[in-house]
Amino acid sequence: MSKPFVAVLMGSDSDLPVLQSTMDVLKSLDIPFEAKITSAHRTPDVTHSYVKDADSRGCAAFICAAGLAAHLAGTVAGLTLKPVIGIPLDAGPLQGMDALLSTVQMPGGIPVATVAVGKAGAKNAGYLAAQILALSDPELATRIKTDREANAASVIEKDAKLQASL
Ligand SMILES: Nc1c(C(=O)O)ncn1[C@@H]1O[C@H](COP(=O)(O)O)[C@@H](O)[C@H]1O
Repeated sequence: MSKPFVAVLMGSDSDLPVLQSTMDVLKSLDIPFEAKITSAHRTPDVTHSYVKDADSRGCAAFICAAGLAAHLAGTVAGLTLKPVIGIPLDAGPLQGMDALLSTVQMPGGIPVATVAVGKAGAKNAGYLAAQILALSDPELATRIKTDREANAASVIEKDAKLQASL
């Protein structure tokens, strides 16, 4: 059986710079992933067939990012039983509030695990997908633990510098 992978979907190429944070996390934890530009609004048939196909090929979790009327994550969630993580993006005058509400306010029975708006959310989407995969991959769980320890060490080091400068 092929290794489970994460599918990273975005509504437009204009979302790509923010999604780089998601892909950086997945790469750093050595998680196989695919990335695709597809829109529930503009390319509904492509979105539908990609999700069905990825699902059948071993996709373990979908990450969906979109701005404005962000229906991509909800649409994907309706097409698969795999966990769907939604990243609302700031792509217009409402600064992501539109995307946040349209991603998070899913009707009962079709959940989208919604992370924060923008870059921090994009980063956490990668970590959340990693933690989902780590449920059945102890080596990945160890890599996540090491990453957290490095994160903590960096905060402690910054504090030590602050204390030394006072
Ligand atoms: N919200 C959606 C969907 C969707 O939900 O299917 N498809 C594209 N978009 C979003 O429209 C914004 C502007 O897109 P353009 O920059 O291409 O005009 C992007 O943030 C995209 O995610």
